Amino acid sequence: MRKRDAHEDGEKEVKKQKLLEKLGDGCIPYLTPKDENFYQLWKSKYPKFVIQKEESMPSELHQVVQRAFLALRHHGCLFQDLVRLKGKDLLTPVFRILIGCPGYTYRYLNTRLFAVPWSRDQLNIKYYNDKLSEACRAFYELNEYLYSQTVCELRQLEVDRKDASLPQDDLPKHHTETECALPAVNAEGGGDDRTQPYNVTLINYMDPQSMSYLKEEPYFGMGKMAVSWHHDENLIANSTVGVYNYNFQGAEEKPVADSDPSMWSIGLKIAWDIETPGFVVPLSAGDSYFMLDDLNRTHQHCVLSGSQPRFSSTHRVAECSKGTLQYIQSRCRTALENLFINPNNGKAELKSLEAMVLTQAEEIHNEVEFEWLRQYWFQGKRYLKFSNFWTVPMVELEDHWKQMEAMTRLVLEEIEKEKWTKNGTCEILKYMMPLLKERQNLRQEWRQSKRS
Ligand SMILES: O=C(O)CCC(=O)C(=O)O
Ligand SMILES: [Fe+2]
Repeated sequence: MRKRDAHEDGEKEVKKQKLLEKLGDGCIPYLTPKDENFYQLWKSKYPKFVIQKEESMPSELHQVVQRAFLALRHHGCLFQDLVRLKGKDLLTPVFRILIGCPGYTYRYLNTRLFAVPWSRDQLNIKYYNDKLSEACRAFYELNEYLYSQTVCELRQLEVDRKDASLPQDDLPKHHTETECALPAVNAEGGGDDRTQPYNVTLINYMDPQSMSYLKEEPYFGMGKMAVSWHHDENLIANSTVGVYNYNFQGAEEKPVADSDPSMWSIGLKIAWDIETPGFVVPLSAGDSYFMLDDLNRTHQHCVLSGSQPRFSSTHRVAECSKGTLQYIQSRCRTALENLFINPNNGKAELKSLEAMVLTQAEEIHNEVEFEWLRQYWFQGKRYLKFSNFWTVPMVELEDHWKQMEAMTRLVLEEIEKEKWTKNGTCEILKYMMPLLKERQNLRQEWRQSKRS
C-alpha cells in the first residue's frame, strides 16, 4: 500500500473513533420520507442529492438496461473485488464490473479496475458474444442519457441557487421530463469540470439472500449495509455521480402477500458531522439518483440493503490522468528510450547513465508492474469473458516490463565496473535505491496479501 494511503487511513480511523466516543451509546437521528421534516431536511442539507423517478426515463431504455444487467449476471461477468481497507484485505460484498471508455481504468481502495469497453459501432472490438456486446452498448446509451440529465440537473441547481432569495416550494423537484431549456451552468463561459461527461460506470450487484453477513450501519442504526459509508474516490473534483437502480424479484424469493419487500435505500450524511440528521432515500426499480457537484466531497453515502436482488450502474468521471492505456504506453516508451540494441552484436545497452534518466526508468518500471500488470493479472481472466480488448496491450506492457528488467540489470552491472569513481556510483545509487527497495517491498506485499 502507498504510504500516503496508510497515513490517511490512520487519521480517518482516529477521527471515526472520536465520533463514536462522542456518540456514546446513543444514535444520531435520521429521516426517511415517512418523517414530517424529511423534505425540509432534503432541501436544507441535501439539496445536491436528486432523484429521477422511473417514469421519467424512456421505457425502451429501461428494458435495454435491465436486460443488460441480467446478461452480465447470466454470463458470470460480475466479480467480488479484493480491496484494501484500513490495512486489511477484504472481499467486497457486492459483485462488480467496470464498463467504460476504451482503455480507461478506475482505481478504488488499492484496486485498479480495467474498463470493459462500451461499444460504439465504429470500434473494432470483438466481444465474446452478442449478448455481452449488446450489454456494453446498453450502458453506453444509459451513460449518454444520464449525462444529459446531469447537465439539466446542474443547470437546475444553479437556477435554484440564484433564486434562493425568492420563495420556493418545500419539495425538491422530481423531474419527470427532460427540461433543458435553462441557462448554461457556467454562464461565465469556458470549460467547467463539473459538466464533463461520465467516462466509466461501475456496475454493482448483490443478492441479499445469498449474503450471510452484512455490516450494520454504525452511526444512525439505519440497518444492514451493502456498501459502507464512503466518498467515491479518484473522481474529477466536483464531478457528479449518476446512478441507475434496479432491484427485482429473485427466483428463490417467495412473494409475501401483505408485506412489502424491504426497500433498497441510499443513506447520506455530512462527513464528520454528528449534529445533522442522516438522510435515507428508498429507491424503486428504475429510479435514478444523482450526487451533484461537490456532494460527494462534502457528504458520505452508503447503500442500505433491501430484501431483493439489486443492480446499480454508477456513472462517474474518473480522474484518468494516470489511468488510461494511452498514458501507460507513453510512459513505457519514455523509459525504453534509454535502451539501445547494438545492431552489431544484438546486445542491449543503455544510452545514458545520467542519474535522472535512470531514475525515471525505474519509476516507470514500478508503475507498470504494480499499477498495471499485477493489478490486471491478479483479477485473472475476468476481462477475457467480455472481449479481447485488453489482451494484446497487456502482452505488450509485459514485454516492455521485461525490457525494463533488463535495463535495471544493465545499470547494476555497469556500476560494478572499475572505471566508476565512488562518487559516481553513490550518485546513481542514491536515486535508484529507494525505487529498488520500493519494488522489493511491493513484490513482497503482493505475494503475502494476494495469496489469500
Ligand atoms: O449502488 C449504489 O447505489 C451506489 C454504490 C456506490 O456507492 C459505489 O459503487 O460507489
Ligand atoms: Fe459510492
